[in-house]
Amino acid sequence: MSVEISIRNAVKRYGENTIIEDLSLDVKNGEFFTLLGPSGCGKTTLLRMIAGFNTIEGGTFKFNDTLINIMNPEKRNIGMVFQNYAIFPNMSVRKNVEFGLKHKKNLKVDIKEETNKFLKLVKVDGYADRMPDRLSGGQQQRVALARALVIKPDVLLMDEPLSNLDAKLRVEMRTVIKEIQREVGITTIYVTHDQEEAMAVSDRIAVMKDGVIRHCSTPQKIYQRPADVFVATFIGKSNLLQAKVVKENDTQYVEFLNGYKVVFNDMKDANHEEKVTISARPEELTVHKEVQKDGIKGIVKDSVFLGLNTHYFVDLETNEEIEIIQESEIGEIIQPGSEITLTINTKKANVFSEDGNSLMHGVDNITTKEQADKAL
Ligand SMILES: Nc1ncnc2c1ncn2[C@@H]1O[C@H](COP(=O)(O)OP(=O)(O)OP(=O)(O)O)[C@@H](O)[C@H]1O
Repeated sequence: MSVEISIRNAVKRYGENTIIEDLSLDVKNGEFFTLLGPSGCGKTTLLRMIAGFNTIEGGTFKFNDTLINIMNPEKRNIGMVFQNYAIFPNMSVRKNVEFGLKHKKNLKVDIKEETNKFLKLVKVDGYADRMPDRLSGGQQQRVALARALVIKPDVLLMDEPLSNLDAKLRVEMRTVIKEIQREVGITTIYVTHDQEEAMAVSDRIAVMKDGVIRHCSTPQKIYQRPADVFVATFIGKSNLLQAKVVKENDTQYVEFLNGYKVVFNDMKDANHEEKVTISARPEELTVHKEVQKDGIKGIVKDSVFLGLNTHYFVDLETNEEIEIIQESEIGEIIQPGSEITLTINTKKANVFSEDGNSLMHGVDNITTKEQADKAL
């Protein structure tokens, strides 16, 4: 049986150091939920609190209505997969998967039948009698996944399970993990510092920094309407441009350093002359070969043709440097040294106040079960 997880006002300290101050979060039953953030932000710490390997200094952790704060890890009925393959090197694939079942009391199942079912699920049934040293990294992680799932855990916790694999295998394995999680329907918390991986697998992502959830929402909403400048730059690539708010004749403009003015229809009301930061992803900017009156002028420093798209690195007249991605056209690459004009897609780019918080409408923070029920 899968459960929902509820965390309220969590606190974690290591000695004098407070790692997590006051963190609250619900994870829905069956959801694929990802903790994403830079190294040291507290992802693993939080995961280990849920697993029972870390003490909890404050707040409540519940699986459905059961308080688990001081429950032993074995009693929490959790399946875990770590980055370094946690499978036993001296046991065959089959024995590895059987191991969990044999050590699980009160699970009245046919061990052989159940093991076969999970070997098949993760597609390692063809190597059931092989020893782990004769498996590839991806196959080893499949075995680790089967071993975690065969005991029918209530929750699956995964800590950077793909980080020892090469780039191509990572992409392949994240699809495998997502498919199997869907098929089994188990509540899953996944830790990664790889934003693309997080977007590919998750129903919802919590972006963390310094023990705080800065934005928790669906991958699409986090990418398109990030809650603050940190989230905008951590998820995908964002160019940051300085500007100010100008109010003229009942219209609110954003004026860039060179005087280029645009209107953001989805922007909240701000103060005249207020300083703002615009974050624009490389695909949210357009390069014009002809020098135009409206826009920001710049000189192309480098053009990198990558097939479908061409990346332009541009020095702007505002002394800012940016990267633009444009769909490649036949014979149309703009050469380094060329003068261009840049315009901005105001439907997609975001505006942030001086303290870094979003000034856009439509920023969703979905941390409670009620919000998640409505949004997912
Ligand atoms: N056992 C410990 N004792 C003291 N400090 C610790 C301990 N474990 C972690 N920390 C500290 O807690 C903070 C959060 O660490 P944590 O491992 O949770 O980060 P993370 O986001 O998972 O990073 P990474 O992606 O590098 O694993 C770090 O500053 C780390 O140094």
